[in-house]
Amino acid sequence: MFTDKLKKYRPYPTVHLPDRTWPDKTITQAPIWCSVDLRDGNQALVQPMNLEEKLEMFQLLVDIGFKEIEVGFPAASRIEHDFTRLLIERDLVPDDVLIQTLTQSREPLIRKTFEALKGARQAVVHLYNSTSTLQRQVVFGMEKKEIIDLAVRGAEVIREEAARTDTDIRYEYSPESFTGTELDFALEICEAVMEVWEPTPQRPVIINLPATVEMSTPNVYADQIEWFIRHLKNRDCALISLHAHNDRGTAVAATELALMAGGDRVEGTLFGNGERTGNVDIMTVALNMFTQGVDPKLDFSDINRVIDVYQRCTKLPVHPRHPYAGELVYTAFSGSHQDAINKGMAAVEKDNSGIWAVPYLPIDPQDVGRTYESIIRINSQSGKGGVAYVMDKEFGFKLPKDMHPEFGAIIQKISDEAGGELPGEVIYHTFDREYLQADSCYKLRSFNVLKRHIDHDEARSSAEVEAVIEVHGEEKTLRAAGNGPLDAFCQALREGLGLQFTLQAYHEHALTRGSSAKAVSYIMVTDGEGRPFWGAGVDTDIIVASIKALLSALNRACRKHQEETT
Ligand SMILES: CC(=O)SCCNC(=O)CCNC(=O)[C@H](O)C(C)(C)COP(=O)(O)OP(=O)(O)OC[C@H]1O[C@@H](n2cnc3c(N)ncnc32)[C@H](O)[C@@H]1OP(=O)(O)O
Ligand SMILES: CC(C)C(=O)C(=O)O
Ligand SMILES: [Mg+2]
Repeated sequence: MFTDKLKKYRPYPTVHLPDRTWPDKTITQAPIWCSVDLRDGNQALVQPMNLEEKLEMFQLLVDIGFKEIEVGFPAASRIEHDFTRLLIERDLVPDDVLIQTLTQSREPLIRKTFEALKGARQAVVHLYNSTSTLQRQVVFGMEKKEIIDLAVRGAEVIREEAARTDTDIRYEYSPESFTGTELDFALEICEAVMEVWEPTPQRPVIINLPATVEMSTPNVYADQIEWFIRHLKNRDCALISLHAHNDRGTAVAATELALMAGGDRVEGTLFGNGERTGNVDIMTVALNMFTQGVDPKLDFSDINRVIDVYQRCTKLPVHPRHPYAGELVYTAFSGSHQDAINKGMAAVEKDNSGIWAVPYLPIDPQDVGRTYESIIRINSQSGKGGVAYVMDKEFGFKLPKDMHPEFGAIIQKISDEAGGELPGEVIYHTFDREYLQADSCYKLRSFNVLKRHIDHDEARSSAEVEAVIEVHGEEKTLRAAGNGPLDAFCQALREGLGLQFTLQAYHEHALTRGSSAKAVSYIMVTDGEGRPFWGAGVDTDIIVASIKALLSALNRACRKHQEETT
C-alpha cells in the first residue's frame, strides 16, 4: 500500500557496540527525577498555563516529591518570567528543591534568564542548542565548528553571570536532538561545554542527552547512552540525564533501557504531556519501578489528585487506559479475567505473605489510592465469577459457588439485551427481585416456633412450628414438627401444601453492609423432577432468613412450572 512512499524514509543507523553491557543490568534504584511539566509540557499546550495554574502544578510536583523542577523558559515570555519571579519573591521553593530554567544559547536570552533568577538561593541554568546533522544544515546553516562555538559562547556567558550572582548556579547542557547527532560530535560539543564550566565530582554538570524526536527502537537509545558514558572524559564530573520524547510510543522503554545503560537522571512529565506525542511519562517509569519492589522516591499514592490537578492545569484529559492512572486500568469486564482476579484477591487475603500476586493486576490499586470496587464491572463479556464479585464487594452478599451459574445466567441475559455496562445497582436490584422478593406463589404471613428442644445429642433435638402462608390469595395455616425449625417448616409445606422438594444445600452469613444485624440464607432445593432452584432470604433472625430462603426457592420453582405449563 505504501511502497511508493517508502523511498522517502531511511532506516535509523544502529550503534556499533558489540560489548554493550546494559542488557544484563536491572534498575535497582531511583534516578534523580526532574519534572519538565512547567516547561516542555507547558510549551506543548494549546493554552499554556497561567500563573495560578503553574503554581498549582508546581505545588503538586513538590508534593509528589520532585527535587528538581524545570519551572520555565523565563526569557521566552512574560508569564514564564513572572512565574520564576513569583516563586522566588514569595519564597515558595522548598530548601530541598532545585528550580531549573531553560535558555537558548543566545546572549540576550541568557542575560534575561539570570535577571529572572535574581534572589534565588539555588538554580539550574539549562543551556541548549541543537546539534543534529539535519538542524545544522536546515535551521542554523552552520558547520560543526560553528555549532560548537555557539554552545561554548553560551556556556561562557552563563559562567560569567554565575560568577556575578549570589545564587548558587548549577549547570546543565543539552545537545538538543542528540539522537539525530553523530555520537562523536555530541561527545565533542559536550566536552567543549564542560571545559568552560569546569565541573568537579563534588559539583558535577548535568549533561542531558535528549531524544528530542524519538527516531529508533529503545535499544538504540540505550546503546547511545552507554557509548557516550564510556567515552566521556571526566565522567565523574557529569550527571547523565535522559530526556526521551515519545514519537514512536516507546519513550518509557527507551528511558528504562537507558537507565540500565547508566543514566543518572530522568527528565519527563506527568502523563507524558509534551511536544507532539509527548515527553516520557515519569509516573509510568516510577510506578514500573515500584512494581518491581524498587522505591521510586516519588509519591503517587493519591493518583486521583494528580489526575485532577493535571487535567485542570493542562486542560488535557487522561486516557481511560493510561498506565496506572486511567479510569479503566484496574477494571476487568471479561469473564475469565474477572474469575482469575476474584480468585487471586481471595488468595492474597488468605495468604499472609504480603506479596501481591493477582492475575491481570500488576499493582494493588489501593497503593495508588484506587478502590477495589471498580476492579470488576459487568457487561455482556462478563461471567458468573464477576457477578458474584460485585454482589460480594459492593453489596456484601457472598453467593455460594454453586449458585453462581444460576444468577450469572440471569445477569448475562439482561446484559445481552441491554448491550452496555450493567451498574452494580442493577445487579443488586435483579438479585432482590429474583430472590429476595420472590413470592408470586407462596407468601409468608406469619411464623411461630411453638416448641423447641435443643439436645446435646443433635438427633434428639426437636421443634414444632406454625406458619400462615398465603397461597394464590388464600391463607393457609400449617403446623408440623421436625428436628429443628427449618426441618419442621419443610414438613409443614410438604404435609399442608403437598409440595414435593428436597433441600439440597444451605448457606448463611452475616450481612456486613447496610444493617450489620442482618443475616442472609441461601437454600437450594430440587423439585419433584430433580431440577435445582436457589433461593435467598434476609432477616435479622437467622431462622426466619432460612424460612424466607426456602420459600424463595419454592416460589422460583413454582414460577418456572407456571411458565412451562402456560
Ligand atoms: C526541543 C525543545 O523543546 S527546545 C525549547 C523550545 N521552546 C520554545 O521554543 C518555546 C519558547 N521559545 C520562544 O518563545 C521563542 O522561540 C524565543 C523567545 C526563545 C526566541 O524567540 P525569537 O528570537 O523571536 O524567535 P525564534 O525562536 O524564531 O528564533 C529563531 C532563531 O533562534 C535560533 N536558535 C534556535 N534555537 C537556538 C538555540 N538553542 N541557541 C541559539 N540559537 C537558537 C535559530 O537558529 C534562529 O536564528 P535566525 O534568526 O538566525 O534564523
Ligand atoms: C530543550 C531540550 C532538552 C528538549 O526539550 C528536547 O530536546 O526535547
Ligand atoms: Mg523536550
